[in-house]
Formats: sequence, C-alpha cells, structure tokens
Amino acid sequence: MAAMSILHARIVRLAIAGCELLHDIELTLPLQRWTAIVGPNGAGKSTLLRAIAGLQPCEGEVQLAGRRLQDWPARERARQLAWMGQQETGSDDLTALDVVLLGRLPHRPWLAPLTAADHAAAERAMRATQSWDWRERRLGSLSGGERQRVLLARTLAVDAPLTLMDEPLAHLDPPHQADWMALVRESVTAGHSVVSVLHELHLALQADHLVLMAAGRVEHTGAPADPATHDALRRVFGPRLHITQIDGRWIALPL
Ligand SMILES: Nc1ncnc2c1ncn2[C@@H]1O[C@H](COP(=O)(O)OP(=O)(O)OP(=O)(O)O)[C@@H](O)[C@H]1O
Repeated sequence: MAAMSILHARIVRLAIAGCELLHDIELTLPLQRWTAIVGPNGAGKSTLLRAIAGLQPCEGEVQLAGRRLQDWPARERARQLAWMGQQETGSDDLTALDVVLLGRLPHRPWLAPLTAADHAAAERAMRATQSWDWRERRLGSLSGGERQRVLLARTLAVDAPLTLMDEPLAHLDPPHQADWMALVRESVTAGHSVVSVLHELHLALQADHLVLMAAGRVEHTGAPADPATHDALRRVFGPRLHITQIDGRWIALPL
C-alpha cells in the first residue's frame, strides 16, 4: 500500500524573469515523516521549497493535505504549514521573544491580544531550542547560530502539521545540529511532517525520505538506506562521494 502523503506537487515549469528554474516535477511528500531535499548548488532546492510553500508561483498544482494550496483560507493554511526561510531579514529590531511570538499569529484573530497559551507555546519552543536566555535580546544582536535557533523556535511555535525549512542547520555547531535532529524526530513522533533542504549530506542520510535534485529536476526519491539512492547521489555529486556506514548510520564524505 502506498504511504500516505501530506503534500503532492506537480510542477510543469517554474520560471523567473524568463529563466526556467524547475521542470517536470512530480513530488509526493510522506505524512508524518522527515524528508530531506539535497542536491548541488543551484539545483533548485530552495526554489522547489518556495514553490511548495506557495511563495513562488509556478505552472502546475500543489496540494496540501489533499486540498489545493490556493483553496486554503490564508490563516488556516498558515496554521497548517510553517515556514523557515534562508537568511531571513526584517525582524532585526524585534526581541527574540517577539520574533517567536510571530509564530503564533495564525492562531489568533486579527489584532487579538496574545493569550497565555501563545506565551506558553513560545516559551516551550524557545526552551526546546535553548534560546530562552536571549528572549530580551534583539534578533540583530545575536550570532548566526543563536539567530538560527530563535527562528527555529518561531517555526516550532506555529505547531503546524507540516514544516518546511530551508537550510535550518546553517550556522549551527555540531551539538546544536544534533539537537535539531532530535527536535525533528520528536516532531515526527508527535505526528508532524518535516521537510528540510540540507547541504549536510551525512545528516540528510538520517532522514526518513530523500529527494535528490539536479538541474531543476527531481533526479531521485527514496529511502536513505536504499542502494539506488546511494547510486543516484554518486551520479549527481560525482564518484568522489564516499557513502559508508558508521555505527549503523549511513554517512557521505567527499574524498
Ligand atoms: N530570482 C531569480 N532570478 C533568476 N534566477 C534565479 C532566481 N532565484 C534563483 N535563481 C537561479 O535558480 C537556480 C536555482 O536556485 P536555488 O536557490 O533554488 O538553488 P539551490 O539548489 O537552493 O542552491 P544552493 O544549494 O546554492 O542554495 C540557480 O541557478 C539560481 O541562480
């Protein structure tokens, strides 16, 4: 029986300023799983993520939980789909806590005051990403990794069934990368679905499902332990990519 899916995308083409960036993509993202999207620089990973989030118009159709993206009322959709982009700017003058509380916006009627539940969700998310200590600091004053953990807390505070993250591990040191993976695992165990664009292949190989992109197309989808996935990775990244197992986990190293 086919696994249940949270999102299905059929992207015939996506062009920006006359330049075709994605072509002929048919993508199904499994429900309650962690999917990692990988591929070389410029392959179209971020563009694909933006398209399935509805942030970038494309020729085709994206269905979230069986309903076309554009058919979801905006606020309801924002509760269903949490987004963490790359190098987000614009909130530098806000305190870290206020940034995380922005994640609660879809849960409140327009201009309604914050509730105790909003504050509790924000605190829970900040403690989970170990960013609670900086709650009074302005986002712009934080280091790259500290900032990333605040933005991750904002994403967690949405508590959405589907979370899309573009390079969430950028700036994180190895222990915090491991913490991020633990958070993703917890989220998936709680019944959520997570999709992340990752450059860290060794971490992407810990995901439940891998999407490999090259030159604006999906080159391969499959389980990270599947030999066909390893062949596809070597095909795209070249034969110098060494894929092996350490302590039962698959890792990939450029050699
Ligand atoms: N606004 C734009 N206008 C024109 N070309 C763009 C635009 N945005 C992205 N591109 C191009 O589209 C291609 C795919 O970009 P994208 O950012 O999706 O790749 P990526 O796989 O996420 O890359 P990276 O690993 O380097 O982050 C790149 O060649 C990029 O230069």
